[in-house]
Amino acid sequence: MSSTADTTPTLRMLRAAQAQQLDAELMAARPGESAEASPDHALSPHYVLPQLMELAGIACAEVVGHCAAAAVRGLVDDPVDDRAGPAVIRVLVACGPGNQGGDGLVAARHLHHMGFRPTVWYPKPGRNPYFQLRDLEVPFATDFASAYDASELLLDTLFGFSFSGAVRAPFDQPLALLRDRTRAPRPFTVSVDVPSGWPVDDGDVGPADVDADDPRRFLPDALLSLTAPKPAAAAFVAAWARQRSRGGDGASAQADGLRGSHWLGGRFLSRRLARAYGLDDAAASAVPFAGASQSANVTAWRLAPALPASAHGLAERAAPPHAQ
Ligand SMILES: NC(=O)C1=CN([C@@H]2O[C@H](COP(=O)(O)OP(=O)(O)OC[C@H]3O[C@@H](n4cnc5c(N)ncnc54)[C@H](OP(=O)(O)O)[C@@H]3O)[C@@H](O)[C@H]2O)[C@@H](O)CC1
Repeated sequence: MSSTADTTPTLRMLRAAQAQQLDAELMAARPGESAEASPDHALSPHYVLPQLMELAGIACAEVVGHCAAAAVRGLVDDPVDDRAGPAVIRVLVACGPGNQGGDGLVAARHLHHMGFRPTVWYPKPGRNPYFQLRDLEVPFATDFASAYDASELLLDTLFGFSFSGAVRAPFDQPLALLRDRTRAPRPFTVSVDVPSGWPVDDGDVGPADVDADDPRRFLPDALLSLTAPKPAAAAFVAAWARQRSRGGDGASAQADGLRGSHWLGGRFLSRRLARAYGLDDAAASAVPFAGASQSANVTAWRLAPALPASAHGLAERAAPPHAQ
């Protein structure tokens, strides 16, 4: 919470278990419970997953739109003709096997309608937006590396707040490539919730020279947090602060304006739910979203640590006895 001397607005973070619990409460069920069995059933806003995914996906597309001009300027030597519009921008949308991958599919649909040229890498197809993309004739790539090299921008929707452990195939190869491509020129990269492969609950930026296998070698250019930042967002912010103090990576000044930018999306929360998760200190005093916008640039916002699990009864809420 801001002190009287310091008016920097603050966003409270959520750890992975809290984010999963909140996700379930939005949809009227606790992890491992049917909706009807949940004591929160009566109070729940009863969202259904496709609604939340639609809001998350349009926020992803909006942030890509904000970053796109900077992405192109950062990759070419000559000034880009702004009149060319989004049709010149090829966006690779990398979709993982979980709900975050679904956000990516929705984003790809919006990007198509916004006039961009999305290509989707989705090695484990299964969710409905996949068929919508097929209907729109959005191309699907089978080889991640060549699609990456052919793109101006990457939307990383591989893994979100439920990622854990060492990455498994077939996602190990793209993450290895992202770790290897640490410098421009490379596609301007927007990650969602967590830079894919990073530990979700670790806010530590790591050593100054992370070794070749450390997932934190992959440093996206922008991060979009959904609902609330996770501790990995604090590591992302700190990694960019360190990058800037080293003097950047030689990319153009225009692109640098959005490199290291942090965004918030996911306009789902009521005051009641925000309060239950300790998010109301920021939400009550300064809502970052403007008008109809589904995303907000929160780069200048301070990130406050997540509440301890014992606060607001979250320990019991996050782990009902039968779900151990
Ligand atoms: N309220 C909100 O904020 C909303 C958030 N939303 C979005 O949902 C995201 C969270 O979605 P999520 O819970 O489905 O998890 P996510 O991170 O996409 O991946 C899980 C998948 O990854 C797999 N997997 C895990 N570890 C792995 C490994 N090491 N190597 C390989 N695979 C691994 C795992 O496989 P499993 O372990 O189950 O076999 C499972 O298939 C969240 O970040 C946000 O983007 C919106 O859609 C809705 C509203």
